[in-house]
Amino acid sequence: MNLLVAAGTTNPAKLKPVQAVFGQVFAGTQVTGISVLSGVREQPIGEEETFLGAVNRAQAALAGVPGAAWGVGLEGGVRFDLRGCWLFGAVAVTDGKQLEVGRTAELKLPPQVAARINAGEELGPVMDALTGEQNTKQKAGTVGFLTNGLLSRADVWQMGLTLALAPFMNPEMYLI
Ligand SMILES: O=P(O)(O)OP(=O)(O)OP(=O)(O)OC[C@H]1O[C@@H](n2cnc3c(O)ncnc32)[C@H](O)[C@@H]1O
Repeated sequence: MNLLVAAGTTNPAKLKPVQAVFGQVFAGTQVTGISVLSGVREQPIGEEETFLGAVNRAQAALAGVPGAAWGVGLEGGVRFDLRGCWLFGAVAVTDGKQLEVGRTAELKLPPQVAARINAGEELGPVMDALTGEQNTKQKAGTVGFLTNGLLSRADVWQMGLTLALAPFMNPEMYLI
């Protein structure tokens, strides 16, 4: 029987990396995307809120998909520091007994985008307006646009999710 992974999203830019990573770790993985409440704002700001969204999504996904062995939550967020405004993703993975988190690398957002987020706008629509494209968050994303296509949003999630899975792949190394 296939191993069922529940991902708390229906966004293809997130489902693709979940399938790619779990498919490599466990042969025969099947990923089901489910729309869940993140419990945080549409545009989370700061690490705390973004990680909370990822954890809520992972737990809600596992609970919401009958027969699922794993729940995965991916939450996009931004954070501000003295050097600028940064786009990153928080990752949470649970097997129902243990919950682990990880995060993606981050990308500096242009000052004009940062100012609009600071004023309360959501990154997705802001980037759509700037690029003249629709629904970029479900495609190559801000990452794809600002790296001239060298990296996509899915690529970045893939690495963050792989890192989050390390404690599950080598449990003996993480014994206290
Ligand atoms: O369908 P869900 O899973 O909610 O996916 P999402 O892309 O709408 O939601 P996220 O939680 O990942 O991201 C929060 C917001 O950040 C924005 N965002 C994050 N990464 C982005 C990207 O690469 N390109 C465009 N917008 C992005 C977007 O506006 C999201 O509503």
